[in-house]
Amino acid sequence: MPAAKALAEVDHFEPVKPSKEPIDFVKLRTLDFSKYNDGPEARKELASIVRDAMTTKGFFTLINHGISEEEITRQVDIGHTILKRTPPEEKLRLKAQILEKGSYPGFKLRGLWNVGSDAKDRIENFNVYRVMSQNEQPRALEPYRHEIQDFIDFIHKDILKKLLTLFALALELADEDYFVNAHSYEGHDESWLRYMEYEAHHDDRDSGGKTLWLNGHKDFPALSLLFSQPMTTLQVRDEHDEDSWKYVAHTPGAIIVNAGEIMSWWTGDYFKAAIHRVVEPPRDQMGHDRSSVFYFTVPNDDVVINTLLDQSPVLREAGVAMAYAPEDAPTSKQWCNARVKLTGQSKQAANGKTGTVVEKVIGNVTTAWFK
Ligand SMILES: O=C(O)CCC(=O)C(=O)O
Ligand SMILES: [Fe+2]
Repeated sequence: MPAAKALAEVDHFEPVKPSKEPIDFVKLRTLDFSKYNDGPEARKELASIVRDAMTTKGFFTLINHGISEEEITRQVDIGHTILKRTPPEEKLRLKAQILEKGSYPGFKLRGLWNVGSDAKDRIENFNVYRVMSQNEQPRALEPYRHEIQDFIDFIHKDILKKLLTLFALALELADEDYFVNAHSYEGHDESWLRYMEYEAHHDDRDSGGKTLWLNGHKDFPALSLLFSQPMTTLQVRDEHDEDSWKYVAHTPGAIIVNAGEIMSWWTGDYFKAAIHRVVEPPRDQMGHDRSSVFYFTVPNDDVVINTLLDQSPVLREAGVAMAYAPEDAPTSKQWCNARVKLTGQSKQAANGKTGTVVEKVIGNVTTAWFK
C-alpha cells in the first residue's frame, strides 16, 4: 500500500499480549500473495489452495497481501480514536440504520444484538462504505478521511481483485473476471469497512464456562476479511471434527479470509460459509478490550445471486444443485438489506445439525443462527 505522508495523531489502542495457555487451534491453509505475480502456474497453485480451504474449513490465512503490520496497527488506532472521540449524542445522530433499513454505515451502539438467550452484545462498531461522501461522517473521522479511503481502495482494488480472480480460477469459471466484475469498484453496493470494539467483560473471571461475545453465525457477504488480532476469541465450527469449536490463531500482519452465504450460493455450497462465533478469551487475556478491523464484500446491488453451474465445470463435477429457481434468486441488495435487519434479533440460537435450527425466512431465502 502506498505510504501516507505526515500522519494525524491518534489515541493508540494497546492490544492484549498473546495468550500463553495451550489452545486447540483450527489448522488453516496459508495463501501467500507474494507468489501471485509469478505466472499462470503459480496462480493455479494459489487457486488450488483456495479450493482446498473453501471446501473444508471455509477459512484461510492470507499473507504478503501488501498492507504492513504498521498500517494495520494504524487502522486499529484510527477506529479506536473515532469510537473514543465521538460523543454519545453524535453517535446517536449518526447511528447505523440497521433495523430501519438493513444498512450498516454509521455507528452500531452496544446492546443492539442478542447474545445467547439472555444477554446483549458489548460491541461497538463504526462502519463506512467505500463512497465515504454518501454518508455524513463523524467529526472525529475527518483527520483520517484520506487514509481510510486509501486503505479501502487498496483492499477493494488490489487484494479483493486478486482474491476474486483466484476464486474464479478455483472454480474454473468460463469468465475469469466474473467475480471481479460483480464487485466493480465503480458500481454501488453494500460492501463496508468495519472498526469493531469488544468491551472487556470484567465479570468473566468468576464464570465457569466460556461466555459468548457474539452468537454463532454464517457471514452473509461474499467474502469477509478480518485483520488478524491477538485476542484468542474467534472460533470456527469444524464440520470435519464432530462440529467442535476451534480457535482461529493470530498471525501478525495477516488477513483471515472466510466466505459468506453469497459465496456458498454461487457455488451450490461447494465453498463453505463456515459457522463461527466469538467467545471470551483465555484467563491470561481477560479484562482487556479488543479492537479490530474488517472489510466485508458483497457484489454490486443488482447482481442476481445464484449457483454458477453453467459457468463452472468444477461445480458440475461436484454435482451441486442450484441454490434457487431462477425466479427466486435474490439480488445482492435485496439480500443484504433484509439480512442485516435480522442480525442478532433472534433470542434463540441453534446447535446446528444436532439441535433445532433457528431459521428466519426472508422472501425466498432462509438464514439461521447457532450457539
Ligand atoms: O470479531 C470477530 O473476530 C468476528 C466477528 C464476526 O464474525 C462478524 O462480525 O461477522
Ligand atoms: Fe462473522
